[in-house]
Amino acid sequence: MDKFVVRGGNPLLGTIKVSGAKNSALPCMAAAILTEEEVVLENIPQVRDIETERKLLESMGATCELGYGRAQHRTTIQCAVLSDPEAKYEIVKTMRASSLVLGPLVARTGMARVAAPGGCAIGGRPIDLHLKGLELMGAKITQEHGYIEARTDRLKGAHILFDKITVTGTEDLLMAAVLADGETLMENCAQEPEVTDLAAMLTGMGAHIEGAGTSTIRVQGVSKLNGVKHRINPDRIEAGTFLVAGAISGGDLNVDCCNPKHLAAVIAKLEECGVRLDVGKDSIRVRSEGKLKAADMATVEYPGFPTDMQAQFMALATQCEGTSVITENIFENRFMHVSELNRMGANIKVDGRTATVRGGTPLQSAAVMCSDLRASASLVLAALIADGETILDRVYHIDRGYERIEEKLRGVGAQIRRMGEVFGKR
Ligand SMILES: CC(=O)N[C@H]1[C@@H](OP(=O)(O)OP(=O)(O)OC[C@H]2O[C@@H](n3ccc(=O)[nH]c3=O)[C@H](O)[C@@H]2O)O[C@H](CO)[C@@H](O)[C@@H]1O
Ligand SMILES: C=C(OP(=O)(O)O)C(=O)O
Repeated sequence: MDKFVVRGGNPLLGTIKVSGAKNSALPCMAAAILTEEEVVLENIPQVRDIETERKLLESMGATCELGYGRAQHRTTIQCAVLSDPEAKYEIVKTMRASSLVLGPLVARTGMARVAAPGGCAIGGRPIDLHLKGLELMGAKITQEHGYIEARTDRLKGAHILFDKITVTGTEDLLMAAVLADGETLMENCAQEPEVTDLAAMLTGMGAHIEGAGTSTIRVQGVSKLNGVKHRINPDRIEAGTFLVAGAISGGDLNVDCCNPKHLAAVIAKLEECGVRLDVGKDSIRVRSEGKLKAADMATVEYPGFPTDMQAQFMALATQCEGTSVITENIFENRFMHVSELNRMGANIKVDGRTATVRGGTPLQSAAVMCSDLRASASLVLAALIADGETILDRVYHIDRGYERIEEKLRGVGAQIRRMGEVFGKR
Protein backbone atom coordinates (compact mmCIF):
# COMPACT_ATOMS: atom_id res chain seq x y z
CA MET A 1 0.00 0.00 0.00
CA ASP A 2 1.41 3.41 -1.00
CA LYS A 3 2.65 5.81 1.62
CA PHE A 4 3.97 9.36 1.52
CA VAL A 5 7.05 10.41 3.40
CA VAL A 6 7.10 14.15 4.08
CA ARG A 7 9.90 16.11 5.71
CA GLY A 8 8.49 19.40 6.95
CA GLY A 9 9.96 22.86 7.07
CA ASN A 10 10.36 24.06 3.48
CA PRO A 11 8.41 27.15 2.37
CA LEU A 12 6.69 26.50 -0.97
CA LEU A 13 8.02 28.78 -3.70
CA GLY A 14 7.20 29.04 -7.40
CA THR A 15 4.24 28.11 -9.56
CA ILE A 16 1.93 25.14 -9.10
CA LYS A 17 -0.69 24.18 -11.70
CA VAL A 18 -4.25 23.15 -10.96
CA SER A 19 -5.79 20.20 -12.85
CA GLY A 20 -9.35 19.76 -14.07
CA ALA A 21 -12.03 19.21 -11.45
CA LYS A 22 -12.72 15.59 -10.54
CA ASN A 23 -16.22 16.57 -9.39
CA SER A 24 -16.98 18.12 -12.81
CA ALA A 25 -15.31 15.38 -14.80
CA LEU A 26 -17.28 12.57 -13.13
CA PRO A 27 -20.79 13.85 -14.03
CA CYS A 28 -19.58 14.95 -17.47
CA MET A 29 -18.29 11.44 -18.19
CA ALA A 30 -21.63 10.02 -17.03
CA ALA A 31 -23.40 12.47 -19.37
CA ALA A 32 -21.75 10.72 -22.33
CA ILE A 33 -24.29 7.93 -21.71
CA LEU A 34 -26.99 10.28 -23.02
CA THR A 35 -25.81 10.14 -26.63
CA GLU A 36 -24.87 7.53 -29.24
CA GLU A 37 -22.32 9.97 -30.63
CA GLU A 38 -18.74 10.58 -29.56
CA VAL A 39 -17.99 12.77 -26.55
CA VAL A 40 -14.56 14.31 -26.05
CA LEU A 41 -13.69 15.78 -22.67
CA GLU A 42 -10.58 17.91 -22.15
CA ASN A 43 -8.77 18.90 -18.97
CA ILE A 44 -9.65 15.56 -17.36
CA PRO A 45 -7.58 15.06 -14.19
CA GLN A 46 -5.47 11.92 -14.03
CA VAL A 47 -6.85 10.65 -10.75
CA ARG A 48 -8.08 7.29 -9.57
CA ASP A 49 -11.80 8.18 -9.59
CA ILE A 50 -11.57 8.94 -13.32
CA GLU A 51 -10.01 5.54 -13.92
CA THR A 52 -12.87 4.01 -11.90
CA GLU A 53 -15.45 5.87 -13.98
CA ARG A 54 -13.75 4.59 -17.16
CA LYS A 55 -14.09 1.04 -15.85
CA LEU A 56 -17.72 1.68 -14.97
CA LEU A 57 -18.58 2.97 -18.47
CA GLU A 58 -16.68 0.12 -20.13
CA SER A 59 -18.45 -2.46 -17.95
CA MET A 60 -21.70 -1.22 -19.53
CA GLY A 61 -20.46 -1.70 -23.09
CA ALA A 62 -19.14 1.82 -23.79
CA THR A 63 -15.65 2.56 -25.01
CA CYS A 64 -13.70 5.12 -23.03
CA GLU A 65 -10.16 6.04 -23.93
CA LEU A 66 -8.16 8.02 -21.44
CA GLY A 67 -5.47 9.95 -23.28
CA TYR A 68 -1.87 9.62 -22.30
CA GLY A 69 1.23 11.22 -23.82
CA ARG A 70 0.31 14.10 -26.16
CA ALA A 71 -3.41 13.51 -25.66
CA GLN A 72 -2.96 13.69 -21.91
CA HIS A 73 -5.95 14.85 -19.90
CA ARG A 74 -8.41 14.09 -22.68
CA THR A 75 -10.97 11.32 -22.78
CA THR A 76 -12.99 10.09 -25.73
CA ILE A 77 -16.18 8.25 -24.86
CA GLN A 78 -18.46 6.37 -27.20
CA CYS A 79 -21.70 5.01 -25.75
CA ALA A 80 -23.25 3.81 -29.04
CA VAL A 81 -24.02 0.47 -27.42
CA LEU A 82 -24.91 0.06 -23.76
CA SER A 83 -25.28 -3.71 -23.58
CA ASP A 84 -25.26 -3.92 -19.79
CA PRO A 85 -26.84 -0.83 -18.14
CA GLU A 86 -25.70 -1.78 -14.68
CA ALA A 87 -23.27 -0.28 -12.14
CA LYS A 88 -21.89 -3.25 -10.25
CA TYR A 89 -21.15 -3.20 -6.55
CA GLU A 90 -17.41 -3.88 -7.09
CA ILE A 91 -17.16 -0.50 -8.81
CA VAL A 92 -19.76 1.48 -6.86
CA LYS A 93 -18.18 0.56 -3.53
CA THR A 94 -14.95 2.33 -4.49
CA MET A 95 -16.59 5.50 -5.78
CA ARG A 96 -19.83 6.93 -4.50
CA ALA A 97 -20.19 9.18 -7.55
CA SER A 98 -21.09 6.00 -9.48
CA SER A 99 -24.71 6.82 -8.60
CA LEU A 100 -24.41 9.56 -11.24
CA VAL A 101 -25.04 6.99 -13.99
CA LEU A 102 -28.55 6.29 -12.69
CA GLY A 103 -30.29 9.30 -14.28
CA PRO A 104 -28.57 9.16 -17.69
CA LEU A 105 -28.95 5.37 -17.97
CA VAL A 106 -32.67 5.36 -17.32
CA ALA A 107 -33.16 8.40 -19.59
CA ARG A 108 -31.29 6.78 -22.49
CA THR A 109 -32.19 3.07 -22.14
CA GLY A 110 -35.34 3.09 -19.98
CA MET A 111 -33.60 0.87 -17.47
CA ALA A 112 -30.81 1.20 -14.91
CA ARG A 113 -29.49 -1.14 -12.27
CA VAL A 114 -27.08 0.48 -9.82
CA ALA A 115 -25.63 -0.97 -6.64
CA ALA A 116 -26.82 1.09 -3.68
CA PRO A 117 -23.86 3.18 -2.53
CA GLY A 118 -22.65 2.33 0.94
CA GLY A 119 -21.82 4.77 3.69
CA CYS A 120 -18.30 6.09 3.77
CA ALA A 121 -15.90 7.73 6.13
CA ILE A 122 -17.67 11.10 5.99
CA GLY A 123 -21.25 10.00 6.72
CA GLY A 124 -24.20 7.95 5.50
CA ARG A 125 -24.60 9.57 2.08
CA PRO A 126 -28.06 8.36 1.01
CA ILE A 127 -29.39 8.89 -2.54
CA ASP A 128 -33.08 8.98 -1.62
CA LEU A 129 -33.50 12.39 -3.29
CA HIS A 130 -32.18 11.06 -6.62
CA LEU A 131 -34.71 8.21 -6.42
CA LYS A 132 -37.60 10.45 -5.37
CA GLY A 133 -36.93 12.71 -8.37
CA LEU A 134 -36.81 9.79 -10.80
CA GLU A 135 -40.10 8.48 -9.40
CA LEU A 136 -41.68 11.89 -9.96
CA MET A 137 -40.48 11.59 -13.56
CA GLY A 138 -42.34 8.31 -13.92
CA ALA A 139 -39.62 5.73 -13.23
CA LYS A 140 -40.57 2.66 -11.24
CA ILE A 141 -37.91 2.13 -8.58
CA THR A 142 -37.29 -1.18 -6.86
CA GLN A 143 -34.54 -2.20 -4.45
CA GLU A 144 -33.36 -5.77 -4.04
CA HIS A 145 -30.17 -7.53 -2.97
CA GLY A 146 -28.33 -4.21 -2.57
CA TYR A 147 -29.25 -2.99 -6.06
CA ILE A 148 -31.55 -0.15 -7.11
CA GLU A 149 -33.46 -0.71 -10.32
CA ALA A 150 -35.20 2.05 -12.26
CA ARG A 151 -37.47 1.32 -15.23
CA THR A 152 -39.69 3.36 -17.49
CA ASP A 153 -40.79 3.57 -21.14
CA ARG A 154 -39.79 7.22 -21.24
CA LEU A 155 -39.22 9.69 -18.44
CA LYS A 156 -41.73 12.51 -18.19
CA GLY A 157 -40.98 16.10 -17.20
CA ALA A 158 -41.90 16.82 -13.57
CA HIS A 159 -41.79 19.43 -10.81
CA ILE A 160 -39.00 18.46 -8.41
CA LEU A 161 -38.47 20.39 -5.21
CA PHE A 162 -35.37 19.05 -3.45
CA ASP A 163 -35.95 18.62 0.32
CA LYS A 164 -32.25 19.24 0.78
CA ILE A 165 -29.60 20.69 -1.50
CA THR A 166 -27.68 17.87 -3.16
CA VAL A 167 -24.90 18.31 -5.72
CA THR A 168 -24.89 14.90 -7.41
CA GLY A 169 -28.68 14.68 -6.92
CA THR A 170 -29.11 17.89 -8.95
CA GLU A 171 -26.68 16.57 -11.58
CA ASP A 172 -28.30 13.13 -11.77
CA LEU A 173 -31.80 14.51 -12.25
CA LEU A 174 -30.60 17.18 -14.68
CA MET A 175 -29.17 14.40 -16.84
CA ALA A 176 -32.48 12.54 -16.60
CA ALA A 177 -34.54 15.65 -17.44
CA VAL A 178 -32.71 16.56 -20.65
CA LEU A 179 -34.11 13.47 -22.42
CA ALA A 180 -37.49 13.42 -20.63
CA ASP A 181 -40.74 14.17 -22.40
CA GLY A 182 -41.75 17.79 -21.65
CA GLU A 183 -40.65 20.34 -19.07
CA THR A 184 -38.91 19.63 -15.78
CA LEU A 185 -38.76 22.33 -13.13
CA MET A 186 -36.19 21.70 -10.39
CA GLU A 187 -36.18 23.88 -7.28
CA ASN A 188 -33.74 24.16 -4.36
CA CYS A 189 -30.98 22.93 -6.68
CA ALA A 190 -27.27 22.90 -5.90
CA GLN A 191 -25.51 25.95 -7.40
CA GLU A 192 -21.98 24.53 -7.40
CA PRO A 193 -19.75 25.33 -10.42
CA GLU A 194 -19.72 21.59 -11.16
CA VAL A 195 -23.48 21.73 -11.87
CA THR A 196 -22.92 24.70 -14.19
CA ASP A 197 -20.09 22.87 -15.94
CA LEU A 198 -22.30 19.83 -16.55
CA ALA A 199 -25.14 22.06 -17.81
CA ALA A 200 -22.74 23.75 -20.26
CA MET A 201 -21.73 20.36 -21.61
CA LEU A 202 -25.36 19.21 -21.92
CA THR A 203 -26.26 22.45 -23.69
CA GLY A 204 -23.43 21.75 -26.15
CA MET A 205 -25.09 18.36 -26.76
CA GLY A 206 -28.35 20.08 -27.69
CA ALA A 207 -30.14 20.12 -24.32
CA HIS A 208 -32.42 23.03 -23.40
CA ILE A 209 -31.54 24.18 -19.88
CA GLU A 210 -32.20 27.48 -18.12
CA GLY A 211 -31.04 28.57 -14.70
CA ALA A 212 -28.06 26.26 -14.04
CA GLY A 213 -25.96 27.87 -11.31
CA THR A 214 -29.10 29.22 -9.60
CA SER A 215 -31.45 27.39 -7.27
CA THR A 216 -34.13 26.95 -9.97
CA ILE A 217 -33.39 24.99 -13.14
CA ARG A 218 -35.88 24.59 -15.97
CA VAL A 219 -35.34 21.94 -18.64
CA GLN A 220 -37.26 21.32 -21.87
CA GLY A 221 -36.63 17.69 -22.75
CA VAL A 222 -35.47 16.71 -26.24
CA SER A 223 -35.70 13.30 -27.91
CA LYS A 224 -32.03 12.99 -28.85
CA LEU A 225 -28.69 14.53 -27.93
CA ASN A 226 -25.58 14.86 -30.06
CA GLY A 227 -21.89 14.38 -29.32
CA VAL A 228 -19.78 17.22 -27.96
CA LYS A 229 -16.27 18.42 -27.17
CA HIS A 230 -16.17 20.01 -23.73
CA ARG A 231 -13.42 21.39 -21.49
CA ILE A 232 -13.69 20.63 -17.76
CA ASN A 233 -13.44 23.51 -15.23
CA PRO A 234 -10.32 23.82 -13.07
CA ASP A 235 -10.54 22.05 -9.72
CA ARG A 236 -11.47 24.68 -7.12
CA ILE A 237 -10.75 22.30 -4.24
CA GLU A 238 -7.27 21.39 -5.47
CA ALA A 239 -6.64 25.13 -5.97
CA GLY A 240 -7.86 25.87 -2.43
CA THR A 241 -5.65 23.10 -1.05
CA PHE A 242 -2.61 24.69 -2.74
CA LEU A 243 -3.56 28.13 -1.37
CA VAL A 244 -3.48 26.67 2.13
CA ALA A 245 -0.17 24.91 1.31
CA GLY A 246 1.39 28.24 0.33
CA ALA A 247 0.02 29.99 3.41
CA ILE A 248 0.82 27.30 5.99
CA SER A 249 4.38 26.84 4.75
CA GLY A 250 5.11 30.57 4.86
CA GLY A 251 5.88 30.47 1.15
CA ASP A 252 5.29 32.54 -1.94
CA LEU A 253 3.27 30.41 -4.29
CA ASN A 254 1.53 31.15 -7.56
CA VAL A 255 -1.49 28.86 -7.92
CA ASP A 256 -1.99 28.80 -11.66
CA CYS A 257 -4.75 27.62 -14.06
CA CYS A 258 -7.53 28.08 -11.52
CA ASN A 259 -10.79 30.05 -11.57
CA PRO A 260 -10.67 32.55 -8.68
CA LYS A 261 -14.40 33.30 -9.13
CA HIS A 262 -15.14 29.78 -7.87
CA LEU A 263 -12.99 30.36 -4.79
CA ALA A 264 -14.55 33.54 -3.37
CA ALA A 265 -15.49 32.05 0.03
CA VAL A 266 -12.09 30.36 0.46
CA ILE A 267 -10.25 33.54 -0.55
CA ALA A 268 -12.30 35.63 1.91
CA LYS A 269 -11.64 33.20 4.77
CA LEU A 270 -7.89 33.02 4.11
CA GLU A 271 -7.72 36.83 4.00
CA GLU A 272 -9.56 36.92 7.34
CA CYS A 273 -6.73 34.73 8.68
CA GLY A 274 -4.17 37.29 7.50
CA VAL A 275 -3.01 35.42 4.39
CA ARG A 276 -1.99 37.79 1.60
CA LEU A 277 -3.56 36.90 -1.76
CA ASP A 278 -3.09 38.61 -5.12
CA VAL A 279 -5.96 37.46 -7.26
CA GLY A 280 -5.44 37.40 -11.04
CA LYS A 281 -7.70 36.26 -13.89
CA ASP A 282 -6.74 32.60 -13.71
CA SER A 283 -4.13 32.49 -10.97
CA ILE A 284 -3.73 33.47 -7.33
CA ARG A 285 -0.47 34.37 -5.63
CA VAL A 286 -0.42 33.42 -1.96
CA ARG A 287 2.00 34.73 0.65
CA SER A 288 1.89 34.65 4.38
CA GLU A 289 3.71 37.51 5.96
CA GLY A 290 3.58 37.82 9.71
CA LYS A 291 1.33 35.96 12.09
CA LEU A 292 -1.79 34.14 11.00
CA LYS A 293 -5.00 34.94 12.94
CA ALA A 294 -7.73 32.51 14.00
CA ALA A 295 -11.09 32.70 12.19
CA ASP A 296 -14.33 30.81 12.69
CA MET A 297 -15.67 28.94 9.68
CA ALA A 298 -18.85 27.03 8.87
CA THR A 299 -19.29 24.87 5.78
CA VAL A 300 -22.32 25.57 3.62
CA GLU A 301 -23.48 24.93 0.09
CA TYR A 302 -21.97 27.01 -2.73
CA PRO A 303 -21.31 29.92 -2.81
CA GLY A 304 -20.47 29.40 0.88
CA PHE A 305 -17.32 27.78 2.26
CA PRO A 306 -17.06 24.24 0.79
CA THR A 307 -17.10 21.17 2.99
CA ASP A 308 -14.39 19.76 0.71
CA MET A 309 -12.02 22.48 2.07
CA GLN A 310 -12.92 22.06 5.75
CA ALA A 311 -10.13 19.62 6.64
CA GLN A 312 -7.47 21.68 4.84
CA PHE A 313 -8.68 24.87 6.58
CA MET A 314 -8.44 23.06 9.89
CA ALA A 315 -4.77 22.26 9.25
CA LEU A 316 -4.22 26.00 8.71
CA ALA A 317 -6.20 26.88 11.85
CA THR A 318 -3.72 24.88 13.93
CA GLN A 319 -1.15 27.54 12.97
CA CYS A 320 -3.35 30.61 13.54
CA GLU A 321 -3.00 32.62 16.77
CA GLY A 322 -6.17 32.21 18.84
CA THR A 323 -9.16 29.87 18.72
CA SER A 324 -11.04 28.94 15.56
CA VAL A 325 -14.47 27.32 15.77
CA ILE A 326 -15.12 25.16 12.71
CA THR A 327 -18.65 23.89 12.03
CA GLU A 328 -19.35 21.13 9.53
CA ASN A 329 -22.93 21.52 8.29
CA ILE A 330 -22.96 19.24 5.23
CA PHE A 331 -21.75 15.83 6.41
CA GLU A 332 -22.31 14.39 9.88
CA ASN A 333 -18.98 12.65 10.23
CA ARG A 334 -16.31 14.66 8.49
CA PHE A 335 -13.78 15.14 11.29
CA MET A 336 -11.72 11.99 10.80
CA HIS A 337 -8.56 14.10 10.37
CA VAL A 338 -8.89 15.56 13.88
CA SER A 339 -7.43 12.62 15.79
CA GLU A 340 -4.50 12.43 13.38
CA LEU A 341 -3.82 16.18 13.55
CA ASN A 342 -3.92 15.92 17.35
CA ARG A 343 -1.39 13.10 17.18
CA MET A 344 0.86 15.60 15.38
CA GLY A 345 0.55 18.07 18.26
CA ALA A 346 -2.59 20.03 17.34
CA ASN A 347 -5.11 20.98 20.01
CA ILE A 348 -8.56 20.29 18.56
CA LYS A 349 -11.70 19.26 20.42
CA VAL A 350 -14.80 18.01 18.67
CA ASP A 351 -18.32 18.37 19.99
CA GLY A 352 -20.93 17.12 17.53
CA ARG A 353 -20.61 19.11 14.33
CA THR A 354 -18.19 21.65 15.83
CA ALA A 355 -14.43 21.47 16.17
CA THR A 356 -12.63 23.99 18.36
CA VAL A 357 -9.04 24.53 17.30
CA ARG A 358 -6.65 26.21 19.73
CA GLY A 359 -4.08 27.46 17.28
CA GLY A 360 -0.44 28.35 17.35
CA THR A 361 0.77 24.88 18.33
CA PRO A 362 3.94 23.61 16.65
CA LEU A 363 3.32 20.31 14.80
CA GLN A 364 5.55 17.27 15.09
CA SER A 365 6.02 14.43 12.64
CA ALA A 366 4.21 11.16 13.30
CA ALA A 367 2.96 8.06 11.53
CA VAL A 368 -0.58 8.99 10.46
CA MET A 369 -3.41 7.28 8.64
CA CYS A 370 -5.46 8.78 5.79
CA SER A 371 -9.17 8.11 6.23
CA ASP A 372 -10.71 9.92 3.25
CA LEU A 373 -9.74 12.22 0.42
CA ARG A 374 -9.74 15.65 2.05
CA ALA A 375 -8.62 14.35 5.45
CA SER A 376 -5.54 13.06 3.61
CA ALA A 377 -4.97 16.49 2.09
CA SER A 378 -5.09 18.11 5.51
CA LEU A 379 -2.48 15.65 6.81
CA VAL A 380 -0.18 16.44 3.88
CA LEU A 381 -0.54 20.15 4.72
CA ALA A 382 0.24 19.51 8.38
CA ALA A 383 3.23 17.36 7.42
CA LEU A 384 4.64 20.21 5.29
CA ILE A 385 5.33 22.18 8.47
CA ALA A 386 5.85 19.39 10.99
CA ASP A 387 9.18 19.04 12.69
CA GLY A 388 10.75 15.86 11.21
CA GLU A 389 9.56 13.11 8.87
CA THR A 390 5.84 12.27 8.72
CA ILE A 391 4.70 9.00 7.20
CA LEU A 392 1.19 9.02 5.75
CA ASP A 393 -0.38 5.61 5.26
CA ARG A 394 -3.27 4.73 2.87
CA VAL A 395 -2.60 7.54 0.41
CA TYR A 396 -4.84 5.75 -2.10
CA HIS A 397 -7.49 8.06 -0.66
CA ILE A 398 -5.61 11.12 -1.90
CA ASP A 399 -5.01 9.50 -5.30
CA ARG A 400 -8.80 9.42 -5.78
CA GLY A 401 -8.88 13.17 -6.26
CA TYR A 402 -5.43 14.80 -6.50
CA GLU A 403 -3.30 14.38 -9.60
CA ARG A 404 0.26 13.42 -8.60
CA ILE A 405 0.11 15.75 -5.62
CA GLU A 406 3.55 14.69 -4.42
CA GLU A 407 5.16 15.64 -7.77
CA LYS A 408 3.35 18.97 -7.88
CA LEU A 409 4.37 19.84 -4.31
CA ARG A 410 7.95 18.67 -4.89
CA GLY A 411 8.06 21.02 -7.90
CA VAL A 412 7.61 23.99 -5.55
CA GLY A 413 10.11 22.86 -2.94
CA ALA A 414 8.30 20.41 -0.65
CA GLN A 415 10.19 17.34 0.53
CA ILE A 416 7.64 14.65 -0.19
CA ARG A 417 8.00 11.25 -1.81
CA ARG A 418 5.93 8.16 -2.40
CA MET A 419 6.94 4.79 -1.03
CA GLY A 420 5.75 1.50 -2.49
CA GLU A 421 3.70 0.70 -5.56
CA VAL A 422 3.72 3.21 -8.43
CA PHE A 423 0.35 4.87 -8.92
CA GLY A 424 -1.03 4.72 -12.44
CA LYS A 425 0.06 1.12 -13.19
CA ARG A 426 -2.75 -0.74 -14.88
C1 LIG B 1 -18.65 13.59 -6.72
C2 LIG B 1 -19.07 14.84 -6.04
O1 LIG B 1 -19.44 15.81 -6.68
N1 LIG B 1 -18.96 14.86 -4.73
C3 LIG B 1 -19.29 16.07 -4.00
C4 LIG B 1 -20.77 16.12 -3.78
O2 LIG B 1 -21.13 14.93 -3.08
P1 LIG B 1 -22.67 14.53 -2.98
O3 LIG B 1 -23.38 15.02 -4.19
O4 LIG B 1 -22.71 13.10 -2.66
O5 LIG B 1 -23.15 15.37 -1.76
P2 LIG B 1 -24.62 15.95 -1.58
O6 LIG B 1 -24.61 17.38 -2.03
O7 LIG B 1 -25.57 15.05 -2.28
O8 LIG B 1 -24.84 15.84 -0.03
C5 LIG B 1 -25.26 16.94 0.77
C6 LIG B 1 -26.04 16.45 1.93
O9 LIG B 1 -27.29 15.93 1.47
C7 LIG B 1 -27.51 14.61 1.96
N2 LIG B 1 -28.26 13.87 0.92
C8 LIG B 1 -27.80 13.84 -0.36
C9 LIG B 1 -28.47 13.15 -1.34
C10 LIG B 1 -29.68 12.48 -1.00
O10 LIG B 1 -30.35 11.86 -1.83
N3 LIG B 1 -30.10 12.54 0.29
C11 LIG B 1 -29.43 13.22 1.27
O11 LIG B 1 -29.85 13.25 2.42
C12 LIG B 1 -26.10 14.08 2.21
O12 LIG B 1 -26.11 13.01 3.12
C13 LIG B 1 -25.39 15.31 2.72
O13 LIG B 1 -25.65 15.48 4.08
O14 LIG B 1 -21.12 17.26 -3.02
C14 LIG B 1 -20.54 17.28 -1.71
C15 LIG B 1 -21.06 18.52 -1.01
O15 LIG B 1 -20.59 19.65 -1.60
C16 LIG B 1 -19.03 17.24 -1.81
O16 LIG B 1 -18.50 17.09 -0.53
C17 LIG B 1 -18.56 16.08 -2.67
O17 LIG B 1 -17.18 16.22 -2.95
C1 LIG C 1 -16.18 13.80 -0.80
C2 LIG C 1 -15.59 13.93 -1.99
O1 LIG C 1 -15.80 13.13 -3.06
P1 LIG C 1 -16.91 11.98 -3.24
O2 LIG C 1 -18.23 12.64 -3.21
O3 LIG C 1 -16.60 11.41 -4.58
O4 LIG C 1 -16.71 11.00 -2.10
C3 LIG C 1 -14.61 15.01 -2.25
O5 LIG C 1 -14.30 15.26 -3.43
O6 LIG C 1 -14.15 15.65 -1.29
